Amino acid sequence: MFARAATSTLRQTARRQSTTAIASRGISTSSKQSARNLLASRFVMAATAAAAVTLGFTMYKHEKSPVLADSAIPLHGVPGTSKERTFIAVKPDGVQRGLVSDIIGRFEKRGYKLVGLKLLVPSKALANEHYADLSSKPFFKGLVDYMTNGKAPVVGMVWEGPSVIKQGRVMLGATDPKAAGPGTIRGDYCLSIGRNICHGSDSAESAEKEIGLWFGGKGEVVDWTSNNEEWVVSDN
Ligand SMILES: Nc1ncnc2c1ncn2[C@@H]1O[C@H](COP(=O)(O)OP(=O)(O)OP(=O)(O)O)[C@@H](O)[C@H]1O
Repeated sequence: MFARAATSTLRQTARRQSTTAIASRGISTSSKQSARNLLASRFVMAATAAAAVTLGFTMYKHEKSPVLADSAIPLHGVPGTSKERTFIAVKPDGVQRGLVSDIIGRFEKRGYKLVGLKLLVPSKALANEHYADLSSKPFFKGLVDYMTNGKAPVVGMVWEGPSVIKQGRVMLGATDPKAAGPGTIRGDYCLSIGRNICHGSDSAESAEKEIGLWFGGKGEVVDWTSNNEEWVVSDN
């Protein structure tokens, strides 16, 4: 709109100037021709100015845009590269026990990049789909109830970095906390398999499915550049 207004103003000025030129020189054929030439050259100048204004305005808008979301890479990242992504969740027991910041802090301190974060009480449909492969297990109903009953929400996250799917699982520790080593999240904070406070995708296929399930609205996963990247990810 801004560019269109600028073009129109410049065009009107060019027309006014050429009209003045015609009037002052008398209306002969040659002066009509030169007026036409003048008009054409002014029009080219106006068009160039309008294009420059449009480009400048577009660059300004881009510079001010706060979110660069998923433009270049898929939502679920690129497995096997530094753009690999995984879905990590703090389950209701982890939220209730105030362990969200510790879990986020471990991934941040390791050097992984947070590219998606949300707090929600998942619907039954979402929890059923998330745990679809366990639907025949005797604990399935209790698991879905505990995830969805709203006594505490779930924190869903997408983390990005080299080998983040495998290393995310290592950082979480064994599913059954009784088998989880010290230094892992479950080994440090949990005692029981039904209250193991966190979830992490177990493969690239699961990460793709889960990120798509929990995230996916426009701009919910943000592709951003960390200033630390060269200090964290390099083979020199
Ligand atoms: N025997 C069990 N009794 C009760 N709950 C269980 C049992 N086995 C698994 N669960 C619950 O189901 C979740 C999913 O189990 P799964 O076998 O997929 O392990 P996981 O992939 O390590 O866990 P998660 O998917 O939560 O990361 C477990 O995290 C746990 O909360």
